[in-house]
Amino acid sequence: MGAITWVQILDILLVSLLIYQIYRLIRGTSSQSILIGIFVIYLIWKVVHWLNLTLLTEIMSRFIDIGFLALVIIFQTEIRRFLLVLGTPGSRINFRWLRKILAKKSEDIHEMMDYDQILLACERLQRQRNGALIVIGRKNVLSPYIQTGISIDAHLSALLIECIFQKTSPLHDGAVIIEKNKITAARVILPVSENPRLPANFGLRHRAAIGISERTDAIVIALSEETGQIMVCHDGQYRCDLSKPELSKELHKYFLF
Ligand SMILES: Nc1ncnc2c1ncn2[C@@H]1O[C@H](COP(=O)(O)OP(=O)(O)OP(=O)(O)O)[C@@H](O)[C@H]1O
Repeated sequence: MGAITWVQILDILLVSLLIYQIYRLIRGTSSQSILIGIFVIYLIWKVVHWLNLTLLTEIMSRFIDIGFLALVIIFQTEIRRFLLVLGTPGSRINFRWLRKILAKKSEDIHEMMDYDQILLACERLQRQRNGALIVIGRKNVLSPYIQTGISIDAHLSALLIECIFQKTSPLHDGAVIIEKNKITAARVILPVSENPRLPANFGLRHRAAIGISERTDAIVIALSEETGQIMVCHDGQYRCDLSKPELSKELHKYFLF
């Protein structure tokens, strides 16, 4: 056996990086369990092959042959997400060096976002015991989701968010999307998270908040009508029962590199 070359080391590093990024994309979703299941089938196939069980090897080989096509079908959402992430400048794929280069651009977005209006709206809605679902876009394109609701294009204001989420408002059902200091849509239907590990008491609002954060780099605020608690989601992760200072801190944390 020859010595390991630099090219082989580079190959191993690139494959490791790819596996890590795939893991980050599917972490906490039902796809994680599916991928583990596929890996187990692959291991069984290897063992069966090694034991020379001809018939079983033949049957399993048929499955493995169509495996790639099956993977594309099973993981079509994740593949779309991966391509979306890849095609978006400064996206959530964790190339920190690239993020540093793009940091200036991110700070521009940070400056443009008027957090106080969002914080104020949350505070008032919480006091009134109204629910809310607010998606704050970053770099990923949110237009496919905007299309499910009513397109707005209004300057970001606490009063407007408050009005939208009044129970009597025809726009209160669904989510509001905020992009670059503008409210771009209301009544938006979000994809619901399929993460089987979410607490059983999470209703659709909370699952939708986590769902959109799994698919995009948006920061999502869910205000519970039932408990008045504020939850913030990012990257499929969530923090519950935040106070106003904690919410403020979270927003600043995510919008700064
Ligand atoms: N997929 C979705 N996309 C956008 N908004 C949604 C979605 N599903 C539910 N909602 C919004 O969440 C509201 C409350 O839903 P639900 O009671 O199931 O959620 P919840 O998580 O229990 O929240 P709450 O604690 O406020 O009751 C709905 O009336 C609707 O406005």
